[in-house]
Formats: sequence, C-alpha cells, structure tokens
Amino acid sequence: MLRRLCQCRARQLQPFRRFHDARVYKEDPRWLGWQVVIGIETHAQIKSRRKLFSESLTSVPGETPNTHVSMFDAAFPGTLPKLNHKCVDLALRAAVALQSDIQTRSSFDRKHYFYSDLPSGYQITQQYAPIAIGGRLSVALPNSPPFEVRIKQIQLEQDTAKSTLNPRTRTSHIDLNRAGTGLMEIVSEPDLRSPDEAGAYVRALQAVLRAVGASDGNMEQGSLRCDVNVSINRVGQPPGTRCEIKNLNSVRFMIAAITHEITRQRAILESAPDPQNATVPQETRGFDEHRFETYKLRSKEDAPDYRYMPDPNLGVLVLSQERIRTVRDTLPELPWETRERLRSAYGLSERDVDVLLNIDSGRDVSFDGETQGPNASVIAYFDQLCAEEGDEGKRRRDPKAVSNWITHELLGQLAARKETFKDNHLSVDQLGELIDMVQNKTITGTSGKLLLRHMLANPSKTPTMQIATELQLTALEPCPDSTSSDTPVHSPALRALCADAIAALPAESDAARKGNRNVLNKIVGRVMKDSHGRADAKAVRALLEELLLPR
Ligand SMILES: Nc1ncnc2c1ncn2[C@@H]1O[C@H](COP(=O)(O)OP(=O)(O)OP(=O)(O)O)[C@@H](O)[C@H]1O
Ligand SMILES: [Mg+2]
Ligand SMILES: [Mg+2]
Repeated sequence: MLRRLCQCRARQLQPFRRFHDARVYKEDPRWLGWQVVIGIETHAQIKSRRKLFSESLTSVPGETPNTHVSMFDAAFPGTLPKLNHKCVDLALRAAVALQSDIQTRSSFDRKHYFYSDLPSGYQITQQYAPIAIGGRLSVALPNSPPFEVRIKQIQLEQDTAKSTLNPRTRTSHIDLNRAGTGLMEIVSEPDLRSPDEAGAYVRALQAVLRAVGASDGNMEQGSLRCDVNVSINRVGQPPGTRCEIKNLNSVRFMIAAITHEITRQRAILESAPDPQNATVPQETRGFDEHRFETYKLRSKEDAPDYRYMPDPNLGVLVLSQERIRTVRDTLPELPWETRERLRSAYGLSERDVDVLLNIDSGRDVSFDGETQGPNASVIAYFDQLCAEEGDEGKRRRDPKAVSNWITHELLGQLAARKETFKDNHLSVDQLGELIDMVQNKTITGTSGKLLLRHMLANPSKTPTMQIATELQLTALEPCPDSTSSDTPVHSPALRALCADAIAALPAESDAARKGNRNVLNKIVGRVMKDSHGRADAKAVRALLEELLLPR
C-alpha cells in the first residue's frame, strides 16, 4: 500500500538551504577566531543476507567465529568474486535517497595492504570509478534551520575480518565472519563546521540508510563506522591541513574526538614560532575511548602505498537506466517525507514527531529492503492505530492520544522490562482496544497502565476487554463528565469504598465535615488506592463532597 502511495506521490524535497547560500557561522566561544572544517567518510554495512562477492551469509556480532566463511572470503587461491546484485540495489537506494548521481558504468579496484584481518592482502573497493558521485543531505541541529551537506561520492567495498588481541596470552584471534561483507563508503564534502554538526550529519545519514533498508546503521554493533577528517583555520583564511581520525563507532565518541582534535591542532598552531604560517602535520589518528583523546597512528610520510589496480576478476558494473528507474520508483518513504506526513496528516507537534521518529524499532527492516520507511514498524503501527474507517474517512482514534500511548506508556513499560519496541507483541487491535477503553472511560487511565503491564508480561490473543474484565479492572462507574446527567448516580461499589475510607480516616473526615476542602485530597487518595486504580478521581471527589462537605 505504502509502496503504491510512494510511487504515485511526487517526492518530497529535502528541506534545506543550500550550503553556499551564505550560511552564517556563529563563532564558537570555545575556539574564538578559528573556523573548524570537517568531512566524514562513513562506512555502512549493506543489509544484505549474503556478502558482496561470495555466497556466504553475512553475520551479526556474537555469532560463533569463522562460521560464515566461503573459500573466497578466506582468500583460497583460485577462488573468484561474484558480485551480489542485492548489495548493488541497496547501495542504489541509498544513492537515490541522497540525490547522488548514479554512474551507469563503475568498476572495482584492489587496495593493497598487509594486515591479519585481510586474508587476500587487498581490499576490493571503487577507487577510480565509484557507483555514485555527488549528492546532498539535509541536516538540522535543534532549533536551527536545516542546512545542506554535499556528498562527494558513494563507493562499494568489502569489509575486513575482525581481529581481537588478547594482551594476557599475547595472541591475536581472527574471525572471518565479517570478511567480505558489503560496505558502502559515503564520503562527505568538508561542509561541517562543528562537532555537533558532525554528530547531526551522522544521525541524519543513519536515518536515511535505515529508511531505505540499505543498512542497519547500528553504530554500537559496528554496522556504521566513521572516519572523521578535521582541520582548523583562522577565520577568513583557507582551510588547514586535515587529520583523519579512524573508526569512530559512536556519535558521542565522534563529538569528543573532534573536540579534542580541535584543541590539539589549535595548540600546535598557536605555539608555533611563526603562528601565521604554521601548519598542522597531516596525520592519521585513533581515538582513545578511555582518555577521550586522539593519538597518532601514522604521519603522511608513513602513509602506506596502497598500489591500487583494477581488479582483473571483476568487469565493469553496468547499470541500465531501467534498473535505476525501478529503484527510484520503489523508494520507500524518506525521513523528511515521514516527518512532513506526521505533521500535516495527523497534526502532531514537532516534538511528538521527533519522539516517534527517534524510537529504535530494532532490526525490523527486511533484509531485502522491502518497501519500508524510517522506523518502519513504529510508524506503520502508529498509522494503523490511527487509520481511517467508514466511508466518511473518519479517524478511528485521536493521533495525539495514540502517540502518547506509544511513546510514553508502551515504550516506558517496555523499557522497564529492559525491552525495546521490537519486543512488543501487542497487536494493533489489542493496543487499539485498550486506548479506546481508556478514551471512552470503560477503564481509568491508571487501570489502562496496569492492563498494559499485564498484557506485556502475559502474551495472549485474548481480547483486551476480556482481560480487563477478568482482572476486574473495568472502571467502578463511568466518569461523571461522560454521562449526560449533571448529578451522576454513583455505583454501590464506589459508595462502599468511600464509606470505608471515611471510617478509616475519622479525623480527616471530621475536618471535611467542618468545611476543610484541602483534607479531602487525602480521603480521595485513600479511595483511589483501595480501588486499585479502578475509581475515577473526579467521581470519587464528587461523591466525597456530597457525603462530607456541609451543604
Ligand atoms: N581541509 C579539510 N578539512 C577537513 N576535512 C577535509 C578537508 N579536505 C578534505 N576533507 C575531507 O576528507 C575526506 C577525504 O576522504 P577521501 O575518501 O576522499 O580520501 P582519503 O581519506 O584520502 O582516502 P581513504 O578512503 O583511503 O581514507 C572527505 O570527507 C573530505 O570532505
Ligand atoms: Mg575514503
Ligand atoms: Mg580517509
């Protein structure tokens, strides 16, 4: 359904101002007089069931080492690469979403270096003719207008194996499960100007890759890793020499690494004998996650000569216009499109939209990247809960109430169970019925929360109403304002509860009889507690006022 919707609809443009439309830089008080320039190389694992050039299945961290390895991944002599077109299509999705110019002819090169995590001694990459060139991404920091980051290119390449050093036994263990997994390297132009902008860029990119199903984009699990290039220059001067910080695997670390790097480069430039003409030595650096500092890996002079050469076993990758068009036409809803739809179709506030879009829906996008949107399962869940019904297209539920139930109650209770949205087993009908029951006051909000907790802990297909009845959670009486009568008839059960509370709190009851309204709160609280949330606080107060307050 969504796919057809996306095909018919003209694509929503990314909301941004062009980068070169005089973006006004506010100088950062932390480094007054200096401008920071940042460009990011993002390595995103492609969400394909199989590796880029072999038939073996991809794996996730934690699986038994060396169980997803074909002869080719282990670089057995005589084995040949065979390009996995699923990976190509997923990379194309990312390229289209980033408005990158897909190349109808691209090719693969060998990048040589010797390290234990690279069995063949070279990595297959696209150094000379990448699959897509150019592009742009809209990025926004809170409370400021979105800006554009230009994409330089997107290239396909292989991931390496994983080596783990055991310092105690002084041994290195190699796990080839990751070797040969498809990666997209997405290279940005040096358009970012602060650590926070860099963080926002990576988050925006992550959202796009997830939305199109091209990558999990999970930094913790290593499916998204960044090399960050940082330089500084005096305001008004040309950009300085960049240092590249390798392999950052969290936005927090990235922000810390850039911040440290700026301070380090500034100290070098300011302490030089001729500060105006000083330059920072070009280096490749690592980030120490314990000290929150970058450290030198190698200088430009030590930079390896990768001896790039075209891979003779792989021909030119030719993409037909037809294939590119199909990818373009079947692209799922993109983050800015979802944002706009949630705002305009449901009238949700910016804040509610943010919360919904930021829910981690886990690994819910299918491997084949079937038509999904950002946070596909959460948004689909929300859409279905609010769906229109009947010929008049009336909304079944209030979108604001649904969004509250999902973001506060459901996610809150899942979090208390150390679970996330992907562990939610409540069907749309079950949660929908629960929301309806609270809305029409069949149960109170408090009972609704109890019911939700019970249903999450006890998965079943029993209709929500039946569970509420079995647990005796249905409201003691309808809330007064839901009835047409001004003087509601209170149920015997509620009357009994109030009588018990009055008897249990004689001093407070006496004070209330003398006209002390404040003390009534305590008696209301007692009734609420005794009713286990089944009583409506307003009804209780009304009844107690009737029973106690002087007329
Ligand atoms: N003066 C600069 N300051 C900060 N970043 C820069 C500067 N000049 C270029 N960059 C960024 O450096 C990155 C260079 O990446 P690219 O992949 O093109 O080359 P590389 O780092 O030399 O190669 P490799 O892929 O082998 O690491 C880009 O993201 C670019 O935006
Ligand atoms: Mg690069
Ligand atoms: Mg680089």
